[in-house]
Amino acid sequence: MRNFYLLITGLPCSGKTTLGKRLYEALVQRDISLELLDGDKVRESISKDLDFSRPARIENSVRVVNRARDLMDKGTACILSMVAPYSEARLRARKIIGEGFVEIYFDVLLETCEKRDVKGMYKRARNGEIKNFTGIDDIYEEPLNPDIRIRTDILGIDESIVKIERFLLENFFIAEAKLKI
Ligand SMILES: Nc1ncnc2c1ncn2[C@@H]1O[C@H](COP(=O)(O)OS(=O)(=O)O)[C@@H](OP(=O)(O)O)[C@H]1O
Ligand SMILES: Nc1ncnc2c1ncn2[C@@H]1O[C@H](COP(=O)(O)OP(=O)(O)O)[C@@H](O)[C@H]1O
Repeated sequence: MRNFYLLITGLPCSGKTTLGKRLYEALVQRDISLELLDGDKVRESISKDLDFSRPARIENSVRVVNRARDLMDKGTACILSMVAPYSEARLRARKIIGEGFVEIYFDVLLETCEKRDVKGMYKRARNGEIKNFTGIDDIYEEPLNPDIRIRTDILGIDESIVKIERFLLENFFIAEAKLKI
């Protein structure tokens, strides 16, 4: 089996945290050594000092890649659920990680994400209380050629997990689950 770096990228409220957690739970069942690095958590730890300016988001991406690289060198696969809005930073991550980099784009309309507004941040961004908010006054550069594209407004959580697991199976990142006798 091959080690992997799954980057789940998409607008705020596209479902990254929810699906990242569920995917983690599904994959650890297969006895894979795995770490989940979620954007919100990363920003409370290794990226605590960074804001949401373009250079800071790029620096955030560099730190996450370095952390994941260290983990992967020790045989641990990684799921990264983060906005990762800039193609430049995603491309750099792909180059650094090389084989095993899988880009999963949560392709959801801004209107849908804004309606979900789990933490009320879109509302605050619309009111001008948060600056440089992705989708409102900061750009999200859509991945043009993601390895997996998921419309979380159409596909349910379980179906999305199946789609990702199928890709991982077909590309030899994971094996068929062992039958428990
Ligand atoms: N200005 C601005 N733009 C986007 N997001 C913001 C911003 N300020 C705070 N937040 C909250 O931080 C979460 C995104 O952090 P990330 O580290 O994933 O972003 S990035 O990849 O560095 O762009 C993101 O969490 P998710 O909703 O889980 O995506 C937001 O809750
Ligand atoms: N197919 C889906 N996958 C993930 N989340 C979904 C899906 N359908 C609806 N949702 C809902 O969308 C919201 C997404 O929030 P969250 O996971 O915090 O997104 P993000 O981490 O991208 O900001 C949650 O309330 C979740 O229940």
